[in-house]
Amino acid sequence: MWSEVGVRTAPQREAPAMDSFLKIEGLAKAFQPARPVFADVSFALARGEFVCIIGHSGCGKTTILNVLAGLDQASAGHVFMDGRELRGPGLERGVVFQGHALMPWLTVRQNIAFAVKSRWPQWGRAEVDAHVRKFVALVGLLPAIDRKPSELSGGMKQRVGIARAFAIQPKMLLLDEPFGALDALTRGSIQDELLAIVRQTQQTVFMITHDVDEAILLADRILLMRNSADTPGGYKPGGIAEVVVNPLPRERTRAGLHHLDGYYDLRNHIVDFLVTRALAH
Ligand SMILES: Nc1ncnc2c1ncn2[C@@H]1O[C@H](COP(=O)(O)OP(=O)(O)OP(=O)(O)O)[C@@H](O)[C@H]1O
Repeated sequence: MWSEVGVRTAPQREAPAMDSFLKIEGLAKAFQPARPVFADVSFALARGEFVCIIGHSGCGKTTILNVLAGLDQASAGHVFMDGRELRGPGLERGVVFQGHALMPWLTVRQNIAFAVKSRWPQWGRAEVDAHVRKFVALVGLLPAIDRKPSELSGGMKQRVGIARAFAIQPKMLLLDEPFGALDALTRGSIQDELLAIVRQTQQTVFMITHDVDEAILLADRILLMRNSADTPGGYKPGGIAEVVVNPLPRERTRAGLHHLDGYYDLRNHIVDFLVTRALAH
């Protein structure tokens, strides 16, 4: 069923897209027996698709992303990429966390070069360095390329993490609130850069955000996730409540977003979910 803003309103098990590059089936995670944080989570990403997931704190977004990254194991369910079941981490998936995760004893250049050398062990030094510089330039950090993480601001460290993830040109980018620590100006310009690279490279992206406008700008589809809850009928695990298809033109820009037909309907729909439905069952 579709509403007037192009929103699929019934809770659903997503039918896999035509070209299901990433397929998640019946995922559940329980840290305590009989009280899974979420259960029966199924969705698929097409190749080149940008999907954001939005939900309140604690609903399990990071846990899902960690499972997709191969850094955590689900209690039930399966994840397939390119038709193969994922087990453990791999260089075909690039991850950017909230807390940047850089090696503190290495400079910006060395942190990124380390990842690039792991990805292309046959590359010579000059080739690695040229590649590293390209991605450091992309996030505007060339002047800081030989600094260590302790000499960078939080936002700068986050940009290094983003450059590192892009530099290995993964088949799939997994982003956990990658812009959360950035000031509004930097955030805006990196969102633009991300969008440009993703469009250019047909990159497939799964991203967690708390920012509704960010999701509307970047995502082709937005997964709305509800929290687990104790109800009069018993414990209910969290899960994907709804999959919202972004009806706005793909060439949208940050500056023009608010003027597009359908923007406010879409925004109100998502905010309404967060306010009235995400925590209720
Ligand atoms: N290692 C763990 N042991 C026990 N409980 C955990 C563990 N990791 C996460 N949890 C719990 O699982 C739930 C989901 O956590 P998760 O970090 O995935 O949520 P989230 O939706 O990403 O939240 P946020 O938006 O605050 O980052 C939370 O209630 C959290 O307390």
